[in-house]
Amino acid sequence: MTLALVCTSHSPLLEFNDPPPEVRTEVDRAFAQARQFIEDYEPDLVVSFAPDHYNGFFYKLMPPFCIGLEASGVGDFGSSAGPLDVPSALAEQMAQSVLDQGVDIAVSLEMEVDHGAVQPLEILLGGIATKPVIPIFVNSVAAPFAPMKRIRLLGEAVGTFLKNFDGNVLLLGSGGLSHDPPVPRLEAATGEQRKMLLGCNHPTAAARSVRQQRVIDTAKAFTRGEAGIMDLAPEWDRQLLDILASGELEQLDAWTAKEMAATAGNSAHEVRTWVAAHNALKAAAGQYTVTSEYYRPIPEYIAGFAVTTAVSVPKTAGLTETAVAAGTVRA
Ligand SMILES: O=C(O)/C=C/c1cccc(O)c1O
Ligand SMILES: [Fe+2]
Repeated sequence: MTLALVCTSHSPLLEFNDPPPEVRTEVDRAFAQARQFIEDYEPDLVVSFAPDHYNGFFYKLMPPFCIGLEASGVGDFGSSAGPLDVPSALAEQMAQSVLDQGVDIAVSLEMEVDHGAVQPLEILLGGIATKPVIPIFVNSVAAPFAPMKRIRLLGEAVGTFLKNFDGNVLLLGSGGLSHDPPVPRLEAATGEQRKMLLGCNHPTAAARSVRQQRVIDTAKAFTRGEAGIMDLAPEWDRQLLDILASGELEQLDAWTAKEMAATAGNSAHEVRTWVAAHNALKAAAGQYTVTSEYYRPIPEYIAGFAVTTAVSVPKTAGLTETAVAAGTVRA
């Protein structure tokens, strides 16, 4: 067993709202670098920690975590629809192991995943069914939220299970960093939105299209400095990336959901997927080294946008790859 990790922000706006060309080039280069990292690593199994945005998980029954024993993409924002290649028996063993280790987790035989899980698979692996994938949903938009310590322990339990896997495992974390896109929230929901959040009716194509346009319009206004959403928080993002790179993930146990949202936006909770993925790597391997990092706050994507790679090897060297010009490079 060896492990490698790629964590990446996602944004449905990647396909709908371009930043200046030099920024798009940076992002494309960061993705290309991560793709090459994965190609060189040749994973036998992908374990994906990802959020959902009320496309597969709803308040009718909202678990903090869920492992998909079978899963399919819903196709929101033009992302791929259809089945993922989930190794069901292995996913069930993982769920049992995580439960045995004291972390309560749900399972789904019909998990639906949206752009949060699908976009990294498309961009980094060329599609949703090119590799066996175990999808792990981490609730990151629907309050109340699990404490950060539980997120760390979820990652630890998954990593401990993976120690016995015979093959190369790629851990993916998807989302964040700081951002506050207009995802409806229960506390401010209209009657119709409340029904949507509850999952009373699965979103129709028309409803998806209205929601999509709202996000695009908000991103354009945000770029002009006119949207009523929270600013990106590069200092918070920097602090998080530094803690993740240090491996001292216990530091994050003290972060509260309230403070995270107040400082970095309501969808900053998506960084929970990064924390779980990093701690899975740490639990399975003992220690890890971050091998590349790209970061830039990109208003056009409504995201403090980051892409990092890490490997489970002794800390003998610093970065092996150069991050993208004008993005932050860890020395
Ligand atoms: O699903 C939505 O309505 C919004 C999605 C979104 C927008 C910007 C950044 C993200 O991480 C998102 O998930
Ligand atoms: Fe998201």
